[in-house]
Amino acid sequence: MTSVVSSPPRTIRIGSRKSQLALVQTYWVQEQLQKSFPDITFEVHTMSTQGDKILDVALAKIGDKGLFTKELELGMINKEIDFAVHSLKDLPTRLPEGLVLAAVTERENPADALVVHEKYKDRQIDTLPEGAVIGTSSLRRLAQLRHRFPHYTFKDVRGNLNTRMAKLDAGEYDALILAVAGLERLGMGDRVHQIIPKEISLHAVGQGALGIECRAEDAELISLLKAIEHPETRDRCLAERAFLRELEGGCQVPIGVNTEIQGSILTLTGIVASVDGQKLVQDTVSGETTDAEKLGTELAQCLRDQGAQEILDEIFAQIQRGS
Ligand SMILES: NCc1[nH]cc(CCC(=O)O)c1CC(=O)O
Repeated sequence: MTSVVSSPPRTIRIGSRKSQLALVQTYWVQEQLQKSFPDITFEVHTMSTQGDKILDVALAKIGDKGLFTKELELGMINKEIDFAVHSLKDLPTRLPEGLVLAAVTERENPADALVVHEKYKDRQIDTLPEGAVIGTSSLRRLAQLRHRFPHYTFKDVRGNLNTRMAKLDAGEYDALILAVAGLERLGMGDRVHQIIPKEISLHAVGQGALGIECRAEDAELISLLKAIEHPETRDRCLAERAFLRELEGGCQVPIGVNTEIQGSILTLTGIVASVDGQKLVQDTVSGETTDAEKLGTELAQCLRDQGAQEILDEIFAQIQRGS
């Protein structure tokens, strides 16, 4: 007698940081997967990461590579969780052995937003008063904005979105630069005062998209995750990540990007800037979306030829000196 025994439906454990933004993103992924696969159970497991614990040190000083992802990655390697949901921009471009970027979901607006104190509600990024105090914790935003607006004062800002908003509203800052996507996802879209145009500042690699990381050997899960992948976002982000991977040397660097897809053609623009905003190199490449990663590498090489390496070497040297 033959009996057909199907294996019991699997329970899949999703790892997430505990921050409000991370949870909103993770529950969204859980819901999408649950809709596509009603017979599978998807459970959320939260973990604190190093980045959630060190809230008082400037991120630019400690370098933020892997700060928000390491504990989740260990969880996957130890099989405590099956996959992790990340803001793709926080996921290092090189993953630990045995883990892969299995899917990239549809991107929100990847741009940065200007958020202002009440008293500047009639101003824009280019019309704030001389000396206006602008809060940002990213070298990329700092370098590009300093280049354009050397007459503003830039000040580091840390903490979660609510903390940062409270500091702004209390008058500690005149304006903040934050990702549009994070504000939207946390229901604070009404605080987006101006979307920073790409002519003023390019966004971070992977900004606005979610990246799902899992064990490379888990073919069954990887095929499920394809259900929530957004191919256009994936191609754009693969090009952006290849560009960054080719240029970075182990720490947070002022690198910005912009990508567009028209038909089968992907256009990638990248910028490398010095922290003081004095030196800037920018260029654009285009090609087939199927060559996304090749385009990223090619653009990195182009910018190197135009002096990007010297800019980056100077930043690495400064970090080594601890300044
Ligand atoms: N580094 C922190 C971080 N990681 C992801 C987002 C926002 C959402 C996103 O960019 O996908 C933010 C906040 C910000 O940069 O304002």
